[in-house]
Amino acid sequence: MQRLARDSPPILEDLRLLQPPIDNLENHARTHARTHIQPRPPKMAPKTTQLPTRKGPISQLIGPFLRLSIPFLATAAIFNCGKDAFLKSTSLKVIFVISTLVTLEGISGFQASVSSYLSGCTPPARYPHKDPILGIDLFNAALKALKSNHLLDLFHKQCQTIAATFSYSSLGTDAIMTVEPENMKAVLQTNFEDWPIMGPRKDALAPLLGDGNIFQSNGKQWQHARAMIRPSFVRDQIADLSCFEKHTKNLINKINEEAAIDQGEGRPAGTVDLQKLFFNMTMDSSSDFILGRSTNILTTGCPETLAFNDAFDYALLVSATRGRLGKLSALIPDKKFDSSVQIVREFVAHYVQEAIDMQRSAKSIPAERQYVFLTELLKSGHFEKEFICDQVLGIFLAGRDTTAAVLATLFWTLARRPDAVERLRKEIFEKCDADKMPTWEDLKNMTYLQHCIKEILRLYPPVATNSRGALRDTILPVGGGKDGKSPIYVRKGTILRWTSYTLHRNKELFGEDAEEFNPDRWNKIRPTWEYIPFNGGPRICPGQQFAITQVSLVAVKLLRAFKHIRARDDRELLQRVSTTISLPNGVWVEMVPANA
Ligand code: HEM
Repeated sequence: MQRLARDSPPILEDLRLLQPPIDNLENHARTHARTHIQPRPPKMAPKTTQLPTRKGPISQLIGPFLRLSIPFLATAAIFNCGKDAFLKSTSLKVIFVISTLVTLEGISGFQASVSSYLSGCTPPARYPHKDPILGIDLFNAALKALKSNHLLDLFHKQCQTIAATFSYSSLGTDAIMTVEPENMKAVLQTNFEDWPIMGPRKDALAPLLGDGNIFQSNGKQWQHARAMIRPSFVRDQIADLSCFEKHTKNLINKINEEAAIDQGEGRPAGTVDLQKLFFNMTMDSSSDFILGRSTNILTTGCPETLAFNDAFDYALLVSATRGRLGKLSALIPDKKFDSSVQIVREFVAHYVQEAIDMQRSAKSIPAERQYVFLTELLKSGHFEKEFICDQVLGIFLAGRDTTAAVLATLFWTLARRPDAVERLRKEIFEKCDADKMPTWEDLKNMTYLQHCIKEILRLYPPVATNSRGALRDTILPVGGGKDGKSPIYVRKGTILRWTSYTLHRNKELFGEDAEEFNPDRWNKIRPTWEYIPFNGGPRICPGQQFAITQVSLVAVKLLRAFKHIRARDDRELLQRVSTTISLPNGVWVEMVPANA
């Protein structure tokens, strides 16, 4: 039997991250915060270096034993037919091969059940498949929901009607869905090393982001990428808001410009789609921050940068779809995808080469600002061009769409909550001079604003669903048995999926109004693994402070410049799930200037 899960040694550089994934913006408020999240009975992940001594229910052996015995009997029956009959009959040969394969799988399943029994584990609830082997029924249902932008609702419903943890077949691969905080802690922190990035996501993003990318890699390769990237997120850079300020000004100008033009698509006059502008703005600010030169899509964007933007969007969309459909989808030729990947990688490679040359000749990149992420990366002394390109593209992926998604959902919500807009404007005018650019401290001290952002990250986490794979046989602390409280034995190769969208809406944890936007709940609650918009453990998002600062600054500037934000449609908020979420209906609003 494979070694069971064990306590993962922390990666030294990330020791301080091995706490629950809280953000630091309001630590001072936290010290006296009271939680109304009812702590569950303190059931910790089993100490995985030592097996639990108690045994699990013996009934779990019956099913696997029957599944093993049927093909075994079929194989034995074929043997009994005699050598001549076997050699003559093609169908007997086919049945023999199939039954042997099923028997081998049955042996492995039975072995796992014995290990589960001996380690005191109980299997979780099972998805009621019509096709229990490949799980095509569930695959089709997920595909349909993905197309109609209801995938998160589907996962939510499944977790509510089946169980908070259930097993299923993902096109023939064993898979588990869980929304249990204790399991999240085990996967992302306690047993981190048992749960690397695995499965379709890894393969699907490789052509665009490269193999050495931080999002794709595991083990030493990931540690290397992480060690290189982490020092670049220094406090000085987070506090240097001038880069975002410029792009936020461009955004405000663009909003006024677009409001004056008829946008078509049946939009009432004066309507602006904020989502589209947020995505353009975060591309401008990301390129500025990462490469030292902005794509300036909101202002003067040239054909080359516009082509990069479009190619990046397309390549990402296809990668995300391939990640969901599995390996086979990558075999379907898509010339537009190939050329998009080429455009994106060549664009970035140009700037990386330039930066390497500059660094070698001890010159600095001709940037508009002093802090450039690429320069900081090269300070690690690592000049391997492809590897640097991989990391740069990873930061584009991480930084652009996530921040734009938070802004889109925040402003979609504010457009329907004039009370929140009023409170936010009051706080902003109280805490920061109108003619002064807010500092990092000013933003941090705007408690209501920070609570609104936390609430949006709770209701609409940009990385709404995620996965890992079991590197070896291991144990999840909860989810087994009828009450879902027993540990679960997980076989090597099993894919584990979770959805923060559902995790964050648990009424037991967040109260009866869990589905509602209520920023004031953050005065009282102090969740840990129940709230993981940035994940947790050694792979926690290194850009979280950076992202929150950027979102805060954009919100402050917009709420100063516009006194009312009015919704211009009454369509429901749908979420398109790609690598991050976006709103297929956009954010149609009327922005009323403060001086109007
Ligand atoms: C609100 C905005 C953001 C959210 C919600 C967010 C969320 C996340 C999540 C959930 C992960 C974990 C992914 C996984 O392990 O599967 C992650 C990883 C990461 N994020 Fe963010 N992120 C945000 C913004 C940013 C920004 C602005 C940057 C950089 C500019 C960034 C850089 C990264 C990097 C480099 C990783 C990979 C970490 C690793 O694997 O070690 N993120 N982010």
